[in-house]
Amino acid sequence: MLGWLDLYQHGFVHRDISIGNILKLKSAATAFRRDFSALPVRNLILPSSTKDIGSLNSFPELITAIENDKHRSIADIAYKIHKHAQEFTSGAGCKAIWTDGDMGEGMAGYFKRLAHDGTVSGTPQFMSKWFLNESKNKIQSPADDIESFLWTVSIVGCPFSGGQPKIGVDEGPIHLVEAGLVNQLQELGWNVKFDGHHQFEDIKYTLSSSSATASSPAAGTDSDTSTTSNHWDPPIGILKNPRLVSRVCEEVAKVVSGHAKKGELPLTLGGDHSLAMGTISGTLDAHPRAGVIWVDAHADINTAATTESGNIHGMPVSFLMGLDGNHQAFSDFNKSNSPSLETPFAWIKPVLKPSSIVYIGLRDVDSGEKKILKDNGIKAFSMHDVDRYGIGKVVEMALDYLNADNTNPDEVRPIHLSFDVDALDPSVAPSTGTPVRGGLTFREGHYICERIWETGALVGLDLMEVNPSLEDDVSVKQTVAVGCSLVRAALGETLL
Ligand SMILES: NC(=[NH2+])NCCC[C@H](N)C(=O)O
Repeated sequence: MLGWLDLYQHGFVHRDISIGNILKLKSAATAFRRDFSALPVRNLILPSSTKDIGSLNSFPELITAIENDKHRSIADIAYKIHKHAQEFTSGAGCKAIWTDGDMGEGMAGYFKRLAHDGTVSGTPQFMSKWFLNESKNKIQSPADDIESFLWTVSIVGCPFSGGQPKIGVDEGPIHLVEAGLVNQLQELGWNVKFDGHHQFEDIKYTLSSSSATASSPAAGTDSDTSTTSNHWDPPIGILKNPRLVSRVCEEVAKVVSGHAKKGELPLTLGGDHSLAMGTISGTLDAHPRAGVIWVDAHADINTAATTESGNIHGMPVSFLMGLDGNHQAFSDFNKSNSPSLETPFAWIKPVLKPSSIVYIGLRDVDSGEKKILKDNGIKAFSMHDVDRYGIGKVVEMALDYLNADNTNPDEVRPIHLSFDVDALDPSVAPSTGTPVRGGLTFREGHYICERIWETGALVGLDLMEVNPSLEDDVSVKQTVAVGCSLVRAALGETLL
């Protein structure tokens, strides 16, 4: 921020404040800091010659924008930064420098030019909310630079287990938060938004009341959706709880996209992995160019035609891709038997191209899924690849693959990371519904998260399938702790 302060005091906007543009110095260098003096904004931006002032004044809107409160408060903020810097860093020297000033502009010339072309610049994840939402004909100011320093993570707690039969996975997010995740992220410097876990009870209620006249008799109870089917949500083929899963994911999609569009980073805590239909739909709604890195023991790409279990947590990727096996099953579904029952998943758009996802950690892939992966040419690094190349090379290959498909080669492609805790070996994360031996070590799992954070391209994060009802207390504690530390690693915690 000191670097920013210097730029500002010299009358510059940086216009590309992001994590990748700070170079840390190996050892602190001696730096000379001038006394603080905030020039009135008008002086900063107005060129000295009266001729130029004349031309600038011919843009009355511009003048108003420059002189409004937002811009006056920049001087205040700058002064505060200066004060804090004096307290905390006096004698500490200069520890890092700003690079990539090629988007930077001296404010005078810049304001004049922008009045004509309305160009904005920056790295989307760090750009100000104001820009992301209305980038047309706006003037990028030092206030937008400052906002790039503030990172908000919005925790989307999803206590949901309807995509699989074991109770307890709905307790995952509660345990992760109780273990102190909010505090831990704040300590990493994040502004954390968390207004409690989402309640999906309303969805059950609407579904059950809207189907009150359904002809099939009650087969289960409303409170136990995970093991028995409800009269308001009978299976489609062998797919369990299809309407409930669909509605919950639809809501999650809206919430995730809402956060992402505000420039926040949505962190979804599951819950079972069917929720990724919601999280990835939400991310792609806000960042259509995003690619997905799916870390998991399973491919979760079964369709209604291939699933052997009928558990929808083994299927989310197929819905996101709009694979054929699902269309067939749903068109075969005869609504006329229960006219009051809705057809689920109609809201999901096939937003995920097969070339926009990479898997890491696979080792339990059903035969139907193997065929789907092959037929669609989907990139997957199994545990065999991790053994063969090492995790470092695998993650590089995964990132290169996604970036090769980048439609805008000038920008890093945004990344959504969907991490199923069962990607880790059961000795590392035992409390999960479908553990498979031979998984990622503690370090391999963390390395993936750390490396993705380093790219500066993370725009969405899921941590799924922590089930605190399975195994003994020690295993539960261990799994929850690993879940928290994976999230921290993905959000910037480093070993040194
Ligand atoms: N998210 C998970 N844990 N998925 C496990 C899926 C297991 C199996 N392939 C199935 O479709 O039932």
